[in-house]
Amino acid sequence: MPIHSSIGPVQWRAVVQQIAQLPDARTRTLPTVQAEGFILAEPLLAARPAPQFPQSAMDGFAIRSIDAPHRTYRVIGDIPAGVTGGILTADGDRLDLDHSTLDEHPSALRIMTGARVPDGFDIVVPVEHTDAEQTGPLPASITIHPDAAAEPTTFTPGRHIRDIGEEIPRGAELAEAGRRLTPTLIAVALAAGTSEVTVQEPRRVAIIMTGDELVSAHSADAGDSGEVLESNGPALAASLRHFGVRSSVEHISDEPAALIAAVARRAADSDLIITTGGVGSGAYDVVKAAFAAGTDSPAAGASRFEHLAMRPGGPQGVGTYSGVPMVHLPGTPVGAIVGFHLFIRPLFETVPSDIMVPAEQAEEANTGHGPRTPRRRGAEVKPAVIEHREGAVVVREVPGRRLLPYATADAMMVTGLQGTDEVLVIPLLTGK
Ligand SMILES: Nc1nc2c(c(=O)[nH]1)N[C@H]1C(S)=C(S)[C@@H](COP(=O)(O)OP(=O)(O)OC[C@H]3O[C@@H](n4cnc5c(N)ncnc54)[C@H](O)[C@@H]3O)O[C@H]1N2
Ligand code: MOO
Repeated sequence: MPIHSSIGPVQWRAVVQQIAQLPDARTRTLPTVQAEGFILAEPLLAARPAPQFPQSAMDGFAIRSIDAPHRTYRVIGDIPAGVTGGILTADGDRLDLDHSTLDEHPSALRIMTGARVPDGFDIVVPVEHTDAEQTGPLPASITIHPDAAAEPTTFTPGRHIRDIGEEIPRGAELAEAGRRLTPTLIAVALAAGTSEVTVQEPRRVAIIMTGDELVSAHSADAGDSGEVLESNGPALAASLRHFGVRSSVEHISDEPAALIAAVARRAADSDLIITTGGVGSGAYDVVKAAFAAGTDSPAAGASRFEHLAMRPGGPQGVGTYSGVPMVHLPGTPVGAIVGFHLFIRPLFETVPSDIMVPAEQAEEANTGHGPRTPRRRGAEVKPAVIEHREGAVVVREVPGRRLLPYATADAMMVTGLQGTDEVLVIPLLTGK
């Protein structure tokens, strides 16, 4: 009986997406400062423009372009950043600008980076382009250095002034719905006055690991008489966190009845159930025994299983239990991680990340040459980073890395993936 099907990862992804449909995420509104890691349910918009007022981009002196190209200005006041409406005299008193007297002499105001540029003033000359000291009392006058004055841009209206909304226009879309709120995005939102965000309620995923041989690295039982140190559950939970998902991890014994009981319990409050292990070709493959068609299990036929034309991550399954989708990943840690990226991750991505790249594109991007002949039938999977640069997808293979299992006979550790992180993506180097 042929064990390996000819179905490839691209087709399998379509099968998984069709069977494992997640319910629409509920939404809630949160203060922006508490929203790190949540997924935007609506586009993130700028509540205010940034800057909110014409703002000096330099420490220096504000002048009026109608006085230019004078080189010498009397200094009539001081504007420290953050003093509301504040122009101060040399004595520290409040100064009301009288625009009629301004016309009598070319006048300048000392101004700090970030301060509001008063009406009528439209150029800032950096302090180092003048004869003024950088610190100390307000000078009575300043003279612009000849070489700076000879530079035409020095006197261009708007020079060294950030206009209202120049960095972020009011109402600008800062991020589209589906993006994860990163620390940077939180900073941008707050800078644009957006103090609340509408996010998805985190999806809940139950991860169920099978394998009687598994023991935790913390366990005193971690010996050499057949115990295997388990790593899939925490790795999958951590991967899911990057998609705003909350997950539980549980390890059950290799009894179909125990597995079905665990799935039934978790189905009550989960949007998706992931199992690992027990999908191979062996005599004790518990996930298949519980859910494959043609057995006498009470849940027989709940899931479909295939051994994909792909390595690693060949054996895969998908189904539903009580209407809750289940994805069955292989037990080998590298197969589980590859299966996660190719088949589970797209279920949570409202903004697709093109993790499958046509062979030609991936090869060309990696080497500058056309595709090479695949060494083996079916798809081969390699770790890589995908970047989007100026509209083009750039694939960069993680240098010197292979997924080790198939570099060395039948090892199966995830060594070779360390050093990559959640940007790890897996292009398919052959087009199946
Ligand atoms: N006769 C054949 N045997 C196998 C085939 C095949 O085509 N014919 N395929 C191989 C491939 S490829 C894979 S992948 C595995 C899939 O097996 P299972 O999904 O049933 O995985 P298990 O047997 O449960 O475990 C495999 C291996 O991984 C270890 N493991 C399992 N869970 C964890 C965990 N949570 N953390 C760390 N390590 C884990 C487990 O102890 C086993 O050593 O089948 C091949 N066999
Ligand atoms: O498909 Mo398995 O994950 O290659 O070892």
